[in-house]
Amino acid sequence: MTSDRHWVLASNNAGKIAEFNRLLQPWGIEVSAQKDLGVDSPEETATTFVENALIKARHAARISGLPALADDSGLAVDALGGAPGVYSARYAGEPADDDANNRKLLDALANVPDAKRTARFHCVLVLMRSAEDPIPMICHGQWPGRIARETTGGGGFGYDPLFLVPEDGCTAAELPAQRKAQVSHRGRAMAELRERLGDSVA
Ligand SMILES: O=c1nc[nH]c2c1ncn2[C@H]1C[C@H](O)[C@@H](COP(=O)(O)OP(=O)(O)OP(=O)(O)O)O1
Ligand SMILES: [Mg+2]
Repeated sequence: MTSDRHWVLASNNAGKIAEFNRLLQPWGIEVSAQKDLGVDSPEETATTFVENALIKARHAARISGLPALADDSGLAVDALGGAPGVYSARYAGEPADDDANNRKLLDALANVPDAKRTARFHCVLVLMRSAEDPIPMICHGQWPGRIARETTGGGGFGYDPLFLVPEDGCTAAELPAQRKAQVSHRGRAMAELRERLGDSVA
């Protein structure tokens, strides 16, 4: 099915790219970040993770001529009715700024007690074999946790310093990269993709 051994990774987020390089390492597929192939970032105009991931994958596949893997992801906070959700990257405005986003989230939850600070990360992956692929492969992973009262840890990216992982008793920014790759929304979505690709990857 996906016999092509060179994919474009339809993301400009260095944190995501590092995680994908780790996750894809055993797959026997060469992956190039889109900017290394001269692919810019399209506007994310949709209101769902699925549609934004389709936009990113189709754009990268069209320009590069390679199969494209895109990730649209974000943090859904229960006390905020699922916000920032699809708008996670732009929560505090554009251009995207992780520190400003984290500060805005802490402010928004200032009066929310610990028991109500539940949240989850979502990751939707789209794999398109070509820009005209009529059946893109769509996978979804979730990662439940809670929002801390202050940032802790220097690893990861985005909202990781505020995302408490219940099983580990620390924030996602304190987890070893290997552990985050196993348990995160992205790791889970990638496990689904791997399963569905079956024998077509190494
Ligand atoms: O594991 C994660 N750990 C912490 N934060 C995360 C994670 N996964 C997504 N996030 C946050 C970052 C960003 O605020 C938004 C994704 O937005 P999203 O548009 O999908 O990515 P992006 O604009 O950073 O890069 P790109 O679109 O080029 O892939 O959710
Ligand atoms: Mg984006």
